Amino acid sequence: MNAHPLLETINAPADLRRLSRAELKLLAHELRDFVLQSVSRTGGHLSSNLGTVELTIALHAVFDTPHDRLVWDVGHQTYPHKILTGRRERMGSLRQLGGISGFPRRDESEYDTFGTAHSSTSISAALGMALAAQLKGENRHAVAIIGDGAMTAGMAFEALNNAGVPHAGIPANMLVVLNDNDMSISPPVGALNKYLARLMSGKFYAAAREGAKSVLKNAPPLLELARRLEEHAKGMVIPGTIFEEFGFNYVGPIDGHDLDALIPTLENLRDKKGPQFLHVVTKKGYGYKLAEADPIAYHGPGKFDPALGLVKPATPPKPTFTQVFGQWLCDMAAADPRLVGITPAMREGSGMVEFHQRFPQRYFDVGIAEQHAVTFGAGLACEGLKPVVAIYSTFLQRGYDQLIHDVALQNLPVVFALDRAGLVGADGATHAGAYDIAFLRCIPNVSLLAPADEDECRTALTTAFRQQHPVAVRYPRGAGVGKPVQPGFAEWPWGKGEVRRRGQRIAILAFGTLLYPALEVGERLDATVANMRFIKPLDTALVAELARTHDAIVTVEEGCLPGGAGAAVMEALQAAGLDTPVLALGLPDEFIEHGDPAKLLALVGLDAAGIEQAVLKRFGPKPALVAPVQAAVNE
Ligand SMILES: Cc1ncc(C[n+]2csc(CCOP(=O)(O)OP(=O)(O)O)c2C)c(N)n1
Ligand SMILES: CC(=O)[C@@H](O)[C@H](O)COP(=O)(O)O
Ligand SMILES: [Mg+2]
Repeated sequence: MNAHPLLETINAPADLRRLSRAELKLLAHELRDFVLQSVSRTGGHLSSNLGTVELTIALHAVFDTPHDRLVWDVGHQTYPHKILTGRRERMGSLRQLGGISGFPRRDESEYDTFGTAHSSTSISAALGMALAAQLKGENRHAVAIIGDGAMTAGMAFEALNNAGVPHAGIPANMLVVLNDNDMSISPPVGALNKYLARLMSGKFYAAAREGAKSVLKNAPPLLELARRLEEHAKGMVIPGTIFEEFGFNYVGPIDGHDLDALIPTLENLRDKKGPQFLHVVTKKGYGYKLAEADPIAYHGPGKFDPALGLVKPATPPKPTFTQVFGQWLCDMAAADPRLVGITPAMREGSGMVEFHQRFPQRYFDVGIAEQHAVTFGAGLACEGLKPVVAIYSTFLQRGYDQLIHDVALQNLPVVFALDRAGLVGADGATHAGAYDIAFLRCIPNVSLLAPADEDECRTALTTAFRQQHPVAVRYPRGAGVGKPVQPGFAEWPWGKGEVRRRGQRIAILAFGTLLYPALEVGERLDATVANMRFIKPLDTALVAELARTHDAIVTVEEGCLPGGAGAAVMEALQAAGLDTPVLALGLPDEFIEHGDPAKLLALVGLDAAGIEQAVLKRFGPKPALVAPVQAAVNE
C-alpha cells in the first residue's frame, strides 16, 4: 500500500504550491511519516526534522524557491526540505558513501543555497545574499532559518548586529526565522534561552492568546485572520523585543506546526521591506511520541524500528573513546578538586552526562560558543583551576584565535579533550577532525598527544592534566580495538614514544589509533613499528634512531598530510641532517565525503591493506629502496 500518495506527486516545491491548505496539511502528515520511516532505515538526525515539517512546507509554499534563498542553519533539520526538493527517492542513501549528504550542499541541489553543518552561519550568509541581490538589482528574498540553540552563538549576534542597520542607507530585505523548540542537542542554556522562554510564557503569551480570541470573534477569512492575529499580537504585547532593539521587525511567537498561522504570517512578512524576524515555536520530535518524550536520544539515532523505538543492545558494545574520557573526567574530578569541565553544547556527544550529574558545580555547558569556551577556560586557568575543554576536533576550528591568543600565548594549563579526531563517518567532511594536528602543532607552548587505544587514552589524559601548559589529546569517534582500560592514573614519560615491534628495513611510525593496522603491516612485512604517542613534542631521539637503523621511514596518521605528523617527522630528520626516505601516509589534501568510517579509511588507504600496498609500491618487497626521496603524498 502506498503510504505517501500525495507526497509522491511532489517532485519540486512548485508542485506543492498548487495544493490547497487542506492538501498541504495532508502533505505534512505524509512527509512526517516519510521522514520517520526513512531515518529509521538509514539513521540520521530525527528529532529536529520531525519538528520542521510544517515550517518547511510553509516556506516552500510561500517563497519562490530556488529563486528565493532559504538558508538553513546547521542543516541537520533539512530532510523535509530535501524530500520536497527532488531528493525523496535518494533518502535511502542518506549519509552513506556515494549517497546524499545529511546537510545542505550547494553541489547537491540548487535548492541548497548554502553549505552548512557547523552552526550559526545562516544569518550572515542570508544577509550576504540579500545585499548581493539588492546590489545587483535582483528581486529575490533571503531567509535564514535558525534554531534557538544555534541562535546562542556569537556569530549569529554578529550577523544580527550587522543586518539590523541599513547599509549605505538601504535596509537589508531579509527574514530570519527563529525555530524555537526550547532545545539544543541537550536542554538549552543561557540567558537568551531564558529570554525566549519569557517571551513564550506568562503575561506575554497569555496576552497573545487573548488577542487571538478577540480576532476570532469577528471571524474574518482565514488568511486575514492569521494576518490580523500576528499584527494584533505584535502591536499589543511586544513593545520591544531584543530583536527589535537590533533593528528587526519582530513577529511572533507563532505555532510552527500550524500551517494556518505559518503561511499567512510568512506571506505577510515576505512583502515587507527591511530586516524581518519571525519567532516560530515548534516541538523537537513532533509527531513521534518517543522522540517528543526524549528528543536527545532521537537527535541523531542509528537505525531503529519505529514501532519499538531505540532498544538497548543485548550485549553492551565496546566502550567508546568518548566514554573512556567521560569516566576519566569523573575519576580525575573526584581526585582533584581543581578540575572543571567545559562543553560548548555537546554534553552527550562528549561523554559528560555523568560528570554533569556528579559535579554540577564544576560542569559548564556554555552553549554553542566554542570561542567563548576556550577563553572561558583560559580565565578559569588564570585563577588556578584546571579546565578540561571537551570539544570535537572540527569545532575547535571555531576557537583557533582564542587558543593561540588567550591560552597558548599565556601558556595556561588548559587540557583540550579533542573528540572526533580523524574521519567521523556519516556526518562527512564538515565534521571530520582532519586538521587539528596541522593547526595545533604550529602553536608554541601547545602539546598534542595521540593515544592508540582506549587504555592509552586514559593515560594520555592524565599525562596532559598533569602538565603546566596547554595540552590537547586527540581521539577518534567510536570504539577502538577494545583494549581494557586500567583504573588509576598512569602517566606516560613526557615526550617519549615506544617501539612496539622490532623488524628490519622499514620503520613505521604510527600516531594514534592507526598503530593497530600498522602493527598488522609490521607483521606482514617484518617492519619495525613505533607507537609515537606524542605528536608534539615529537620524540626526535626515537625518530633519529629509527632513521639511522632503517632504510626507510613510513609515517601513519589519521589527519591531513599537509602540516601533519609525517611532516613533523620530515622536519625532524632534516634538522638532524638525516636523509632517510620518508613515506607519509594520512588524509589526502581533499575533503573526504560521508560514509561508513571503515570504508572511508580503506578508500584513503589507511587500513592495513592500504598501508601495506603503499609501502610495497614505494619501497618494493626486497631489499633495496626504489626512490630515496622525501614525499608527503598519499600514494
Ligand atoms: C559550531 C557548532 N557547534 C556545535 C555543533 C553541534 N550541534 C549540532 S545541532 C546542535 C544543536 C542545535 O540546536 P538548535 O539550533 O536549537 O537546533 P535543534 O537541534 O533544536 O533543531 C549542536 C550543538 C555544530 N553543528 N556546530
Ligand atoms: C549536526 C551536528 O553537528 C551534530 O548533531 C553531530 O551530527 C553529532 O555528531 P556525533 O554523532 O558524532 O555526536
Ligand atoms: Mg532548538
